[in-house]
Amino acid sequence: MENNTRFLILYASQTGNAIDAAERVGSEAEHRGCPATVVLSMDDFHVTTLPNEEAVVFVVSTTGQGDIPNSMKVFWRFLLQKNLSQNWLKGVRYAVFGLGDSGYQKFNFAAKKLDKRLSDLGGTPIIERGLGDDQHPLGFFLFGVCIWMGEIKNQLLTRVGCGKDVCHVEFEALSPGMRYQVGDALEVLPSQDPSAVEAFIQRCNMNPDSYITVCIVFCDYWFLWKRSLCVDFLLPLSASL
Ligand SMILES: Cc1cc2nc3c(=O)[nH]c(=O)nc-3n(C[C@H](O)[C@H](O)[C@H](O)COP(=O)(O)O)c2cc1C
Repeated sequence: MENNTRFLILYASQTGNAIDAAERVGSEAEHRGCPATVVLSMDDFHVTTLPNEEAVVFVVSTTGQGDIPNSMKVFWRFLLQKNLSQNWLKGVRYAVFGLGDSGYQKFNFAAKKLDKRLSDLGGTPIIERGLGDDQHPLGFFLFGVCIWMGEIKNQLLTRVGCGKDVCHVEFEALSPGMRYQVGDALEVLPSQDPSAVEAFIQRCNMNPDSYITVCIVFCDYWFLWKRSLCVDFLLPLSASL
Protein backbone atom coordinates (compact mmCIF):
# COMPACT_ATOMS: atom_id res chain seq x y z
CA MET A 1 0.00 0.00 0.00
CA GLU A 2 1.04 3.59 -0.65
CA ASN A 3 2.03 5.47 2.48
CA ASN A 4 -0.89 7.86 2.26
CA THR A 5 -3.55 5.18 1.67
CA ARG A 6 -6.02 4.70 4.47
CA PHE A 7 -6.70 1.05 5.30
CA LEU A 8 -10.33 0.70 6.30
CA ILE A 9 -11.72 -2.32 8.14
CA LEU A 10 -15.52 -2.44 8.24
CA TYR A 11 -17.24 -4.98 10.41
CA ALA A 12 -20.79 -6.16 10.99
CA SER A 13 -21.34 -8.33 14.03
CA GLN A 14 -24.33 -9.70 15.87
CA THR A 15 -22.72 -11.14 18.98
CA GLY A 16 -19.20 -9.69 18.98
CA ASN A 17 -16.93 -12.20 17.22
CA ALA A 18 -16.57 -10.08 14.09
CA ILE A 19 -15.55 -7.10 16.20
CA ASP A 20 -12.73 -9.12 17.74
CA ALA A 21 -11.64 -10.36 14.32
CA ALA A 22 -11.75 -6.85 12.82
CA GLU A 23 -9.71 -5.39 15.66
CA ARG A 24 -7.22 -8.17 15.31
CA VAL A 25 -6.78 -7.40 11.60
CA GLY A 26 -6.43 -3.71 12.44
CA SER A 27 -3.72 -4.27 15.01
CA GLU A 28 -1.87 -6.67 12.68
CA ALA A 29 -1.98 -4.05 9.94
CA GLU A 30 -0.60 -1.37 12.26
CA HIS A 31 2.03 -3.76 13.55
CA ARG A 32 3.15 -4.28 9.94
CA GLY A 33 3.46 -0.55 9.29
CA CYS A 34 0.11 0.34 7.75
CA PRO A 35 0.03 4.08 8.31
CA ALA A 36 -3.67 4.86 8.67
CA THR A 37 -5.74 1.92 9.85
CA VAL A 38 -9.36 2.61 10.72
CA VAL A 39 -11.70 -0.01 12.22
CA LEU A 40 -15.40 0.87 12.01
CA SER A 41 -18.76 -0.75 12.45
CA MET A 42 -20.73 -0.63 9.19
CA ASP A 43 -23.48 1.42 10.75
CA ASP A 44 -20.93 4.11 11.66
CA PHE A 45 -19.78 4.41 8.05
CA HIS A 46 -21.38 6.53 5.32
CA VAL A 47 -21.84 3.98 2.59
CA THR A 48 -22.17 6.72 -0.06
CA THR A 49 -18.45 7.45 0.44
CA LEU A 50 -17.36 3.86 -0.22
CA PRO A 51 -16.08 4.65 -3.75
CA ASN A 52 -13.56 7.08 -2.18
CA GLU A 53 -11.81 4.27 -0.33
CA GLU A 54 -8.80 2.54 -1.84
CA ALA A 55 -8.51 -0.52 0.38
CA VAL A 56 -11.27 -2.01 2.52
CA VAL A 57 -11.45 -5.24 4.49
CA PHE A 58 -14.99 -6.37 5.34
CA VAL A 59 -15.49 -8.63 8.34
CA VAL A 60 -19.08 -9.84 8.54
CA SER A 61 -20.89 -12.59 10.37
CA THR A 62 -24.06 -14.39 9.36
CA THR A 63 -27.00 -14.60 11.71
CA GLY A 64 -30.57 -15.93 11.76
CA GLN A 65 -31.02 -18.25 8.78
CA GLY A 66 -28.43 -16.80 6.41
CA ASP A 67 -29.23 -13.21 7.43
CA ILE A 68 -26.97 -10.19 7.69
CA PRO A 69 -26.29 -8.64 11.11
CA ASN A 70 -28.47 -5.68 12.13
CA SER A 71 -25.57 -3.25 11.88
CA MET A 72 -25.18 -4.10 8.19
CA LYS A 73 -28.76 -3.45 7.14
CA VAL A 74 -28.54 0.20 6.03
CA PHE A 75 -25.25 -0.44 4.27
CA TRP A 76 -26.61 -3.50 2.48
CA ARG A 77 -29.89 -1.85 1.46
CA PHE A 78 -27.90 0.95 -0.17
CA LEU A 79 -25.58 -1.46 -1.95
CA LEU A 80 -28.54 -3.35 -3.45
CA GLN A 81 -29.91 -0.28 -5.22
CA LYS A 82 -30.40 -0.99 -8.90
CA ASN A 83 -29.26 2.45 -10.01
CA LEU A 84 -25.66 1.86 -8.85
CA SER A 85 -23.49 1.36 -11.92
CA GLN A 86 -21.18 -1.56 -12.60
CA ASN A 87 -18.29 0.86 -12.14
CA TRP A 88 -19.47 2.35 -8.88
CA LEU A 89 -16.63 0.71 -6.94
CA LYS A 90 -14.01 0.94 -9.67
CA GLY A 91 -10.69 1.61 -7.97
CA VAL A 92 -11.77 0.13 -4.64
CA ARG A 93 -9.73 -2.89 -3.61
CA TYR A 94 -11.41 -5.08 -1.06
CA ALA A 95 -11.25 -8.32 0.91
CA VAL A 96 -14.12 -10.12 2.59
CA PHE A 97 -13.86 -12.31 5.64
CA GLY A 98 -16.98 -14.07 6.87
CA LEU A 99 -17.74 -15.56 10.24
CA GLY A 100 -20.22 -18.40 10.19
CA ASP A 101 -21.00 -21.89 11.24
CA SER A 102 -21.07 -24.76 8.76
CA GLY A 103 -23.74 -26.40 10.92
CA TYR A 104 -26.16 -23.92 9.36
CA GLN A 105 -27.53 -24.58 5.91
CA LYS A 106 -26.80 -21.03 4.72
CA PHE A 107 -23.17 -21.09 5.67
CA ASN A 108 -21.58 -17.62 5.64
CA PHE A 109 -24.32 -16.23 3.40
CA ALA A 110 -23.75 -12.63 4.45
CA ALA A 111 -20.08 -12.71 3.44
CA LYS A 112 -20.79 -14.56 0.20
CA LYS A 113 -23.53 -12.13 -0.85
CA LEU A 114 -21.44 -9.11 0.07
CA ASP A 115 -18.42 -10.40 -1.85
CA LYS A 116 -20.52 -10.96 -4.97
CA ARG A 117 -22.19 -7.56 -4.79
CA LEU A 118 -18.89 -5.72 -4.29
CA SER A 119 -17.51 -7.49 -7.31
CA ASP A 120 -20.64 -6.77 -9.39
CA LEU A 121 -20.22 -3.09 -8.55
CA GLY A 122 -16.70 -3.02 -9.98
CA GLY A 123 -14.63 -3.56 -6.84
CA THR A 124 -11.36 -5.47 -7.15
CA PRO A 125 -10.74 -8.33 -4.71
CA ILE A 126 -7.32 -8.18 -3.09
CA ILE A 127 -7.54 -11.81 -2.07
CA GLU A 128 -10.02 -14.66 -2.27
CA ARG A 129 -12.69 -14.32 0.41
CA GLY A 130 -12.07 -16.13 3.69
CA LEU A 131 -14.84 -18.05 5.40
CA GLY A 132 -14.41 -18.67 9.11
CA ASP A 133 -16.24 -21.59 10.64
CA ASP A 134 -17.26 -21.94 14.28
CA GLN A 135 -17.11 -25.71 13.78
CA HIS A 136 -13.44 -25.72 12.97
CA PRO A 137 -11.33 -27.08 15.86
CA LEU A 138 -9.03 -24.08 15.67
CA GLY A 139 -11.80 -21.52 15.38
CA PHE A 140 -12.36 -19.07 12.57
CA PHE A 141 -8.91 -17.50 12.62
CA LEU A 142 -7.30 -20.49 10.89
CA PHE A 143 -8.94 -19.58 7.61
CA GLY A 144 -8.93 -15.90 8.27
CA VAL A 145 -6.04 -13.90 9.56
CA CYS A 146 -3.23 -15.99 8.07
CA ILE A 147 -4.75 -15.81 4.62
CA TRP A 148 -5.53 -12.10 4.86
CA MET A 149 -2.07 -11.19 5.87
CA GLY A 150 -0.75 -12.97 2.81
CA GLU A 151 1.64 -15.21 4.69
CA ILE A 152 0.46 -18.60 3.62
CA LYS A 153 -1.86 -20.24 1.20
CA ASN A 154 -4.29 -22.46 3.07
CA GLN A 155 -6.87 -24.38 1.11
CA LEU A 156 -9.31 -26.90 2.50
CA LEU A 157 -9.08 -30.13 0.47
CA THR A 158 -11.87 -32.02 2.18
CA ARG A 159 -15.57 -31.17 2.02
CA VAL A 160 -16.90 -29.02 4.83
CA GLY A 161 -18.64 -31.18 7.43
CA CYS A 162 -17.08 -34.48 6.32
CA GLY A 163 -15.64 -34.95 9.82
CA LYS A 164 -11.96 -34.47 8.99
CA ASP A 165 -10.19 -31.36 7.70
CA VAL A 166 -7.21 -31.80 5.39
CA CYS A 167 -5.57 -28.57 4.19
CA HIS A 168 -3.13 -27.76 1.42
CA VAL A 169 -0.75 -25.18 2.91
CA GLU A 170 2.01 -23.36 1.01
CA PHE A 171 4.85 -21.49 2.68
CA GLU A 172 6.78 -19.02 0.59
CA ALA A 173 9.80 -18.42 2.75
CA LEU A 174 11.31 -21.89 3.21
CA SER A 175 15.05 -21.93 2.70
CA PRO A 176 15.97 -23.77 -0.54
CA GLY A 177 18.42 -26.09 1.25
CA MET A 178 15.84 -27.34 3.68
CA ARG A 179 15.09 -31.07 3.52
CA TYR A 180 11.89 -32.63 4.76
CA GLN A 181 9.88 -35.83 4.52
CA VAL A 182 6.26 -36.74 4.73
CA GLY A 183 5.22 -36.65 8.37
CA ASP A 184 7.81 -34.07 9.47
CA ALA A 185 6.55 -31.25 11.68
CA LEU A 186 7.17 -27.61 10.79
CA GLU A 187 7.25 -25.03 13.57
CA VAL A 188 6.35 -21.46 12.62
CA LEU A 189 7.44 -18.72 15.00
CA PRO A 190 6.36 -15.10 14.54
CA SER A 191 9.01 -12.55 13.62
CA GLN A 192 9.43 -9.61 15.95
CA ASP A 193 9.73 -5.89 15.60
CA PRO A 194 12.82 -5.25 17.79
CA SER A 195 11.75 -1.72 18.68
CA ALA A 196 8.32 -2.95 19.91
CA VAL A 197 10.01 -5.65 22.00
CA GLU A 198 12.46 -3.12 23.43
CA ALA A 199 9.64 -0.71 24.25
CA PHE A 200 7.70 -3.49 25.95
CA ILE A 201 10.70 -4.54 28.04
CA GLN A 202 11.36 -0.99 29.12
CA ARG A 203 7.74 -0.26 29.90
CA CYS A 204 7.51 -3.34 32.12
CA ASN A 205 10.93 -2.67 33.57
CA MET A 206 12.06 -6.20 32.76
CA ASN A 207 15.41 -7.84 32.40
CA PRO A 208 15.76 -8.76 28.68
CA ASP A 209 17.62 -11.97 29.57
CA SER A 210 14.95 -13.22 31.93
CA TYR A 211 12.81 -16.27 31.22
CA ILE A 212 9.08 -15.78 30.92
CA THR A 213 6.33 -18.27 31.58
CA VAL A 214 3.48 -17.80 29.12
CA CYS A 215 0.07 -18.74 30.43
CA ILE A 216 -2.29 -19.74 27.64
CA VAL A 217 -5.97 -19.33 28.37
CA PHE A 218 -8.32 -21.72 26.58
CA CYS A 219 -11.65 -20.16 25.87
CA ASP A 220 -13.15 -20.70 22.44
CA TYR A 221 -12.13 -18.07 19.90
CA TRP A 222 -10.13 -16.07 22.35
CA PHE A 223 -7.59 -18.83 22.51
CA LEU A 224 -5.72 -18.16 19.28
CA TRP A 225 -6.02 -14.43 19.58
CA LYS A 226 -4.73 -14.35 23.15
CA ARG A 227 -2.02 -16.86 22.37
CA SER A 228 -0.68 -14.85 19.47
CA LEU A 229 -0.71 -11.69 21.55
CA CYS A 230 1.40 -13.37 24.22
CA VAL A 231 3.77 -14.99 21.79
CA ASP A 232 4.23 -11.86 19.69
CA PHE A 233 5.44 -9.88 22.62
CA LEU A 234 7.07 -12.39 24.90
CA LEU A 235 8.83 -14.90 22.71
CA PRO A 236 12.07 -12.94 22.29
CA LEU A 237 12.44 -12.72 26.03
CA SER A 238 12.56 -16.43 26.51
CA ALA A 239 14.92 -19.11 25.24
CA SER A 240 12.24 -21.76 25.45
CA LEU A 241 8.50 -21.76 26.00
C1 LIG B 1 -28.87 -17.22 16.18
C2 LIG B 1 -27.70 -17.55 15.30
C3 LIG B 1 -27.92 -17.78 13.95
C4 LIG B 1 -26.85 -18.09 13.10
N1 LIG B 1 -27.07 -18.33 11.77
C5 LIG B 1 -26.04 -18.65 10.97
C6 LIG B 1 -26.26 -18.91 9.58
O1 LIG B 1 -27.38 -18.88 9.06
N2 LIG B 1 -25.18 -19.20 8.80
C7 LIG B 1 -23.91 -19.27 9.32
O2 LIG B 1 -22.99 -19.55 8.56
N3 LIG B 1 -23.68 -19.02 10.63
C8 LIG B 1 -24.71 -18.71 11.46
N4 LIG B 1 -24.48 -18.46 12.80
C9 LIG B 1 -23.11 -18.56 13.33
C10 LIG B 1 -22.48 -17.18 13.48
O3 LIG B 1 -22.30 -16.56 12.24
C11 LIG B 1 -21.12 -17.35 14.15
O4 LIG B 1 -21.33 -17.78 15.48
C12 LIG B 1 -20.29 -16.09 14.15
O5 LIG B 1 -19.03 -16.37 14.72
C13 LIG B 1 -20.96 -14.98 14.92
O6 LIG B 1 -20.24 -13.80 14.72
P1 LIG B 1 -20.70 -12.45 15.44
O7 LIG B 1 -20.52 -12.68 16.92
O8 LIG B 1 -19.77 -11.40 14.95
O9 LIG B 1 -22.10 -12.18 15.07
C14 LIG B 1 -25.53 -18.16 13.63
C15 LIG B 1 -25.33 -17.92 15.00
C16 LIG B 1 -26.39 -17.63 15.83
C17 LIG B 1 -26.13 -17.38 17.30
